[in-house]
Amino acid sequence: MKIALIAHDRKKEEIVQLAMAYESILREHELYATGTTGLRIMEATSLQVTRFLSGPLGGDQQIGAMIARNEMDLIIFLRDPLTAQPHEPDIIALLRLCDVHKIPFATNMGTAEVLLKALERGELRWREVVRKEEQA
Ligand SMILES: O=C(CO)COP(=O)(O)O
Repeated sequence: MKIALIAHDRKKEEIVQLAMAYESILREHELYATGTTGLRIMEATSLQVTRFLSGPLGGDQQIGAMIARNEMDLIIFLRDPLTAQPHEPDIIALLRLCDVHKIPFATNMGTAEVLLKALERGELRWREVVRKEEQA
């Protein structure tokens, strides 16, 4: 499964804590992240993460391009709901594409944990089926 990890600045510490707590589960998957988030996760864990550009420079759109091609299976995006972001349109576009392609999307720690536990139990395998069918 391909998983994207993204966090706004005031949520970076939380995503690092999440990656550390669920490192053994995440290790089994292909991980992607926006630039700074990916760096912080790799510094704190031994996870390998493919990093895109930083969010404000287009990283959300790069992940969005994978979603549009139906190449991404799960997104954890710890958004900061209290700070205006210069690239708000990119963030909305990412959310919209996830809804278009029915991609599981967590925007806070509570949902992120539910999704990671479902992933561990193999309950998200339907994504692999959908992806293979669409690529056939
Ligand atoms: O801004 C972001 C997502 O919208 C995150 O980007 P960084 O991981 O590069 O900080």
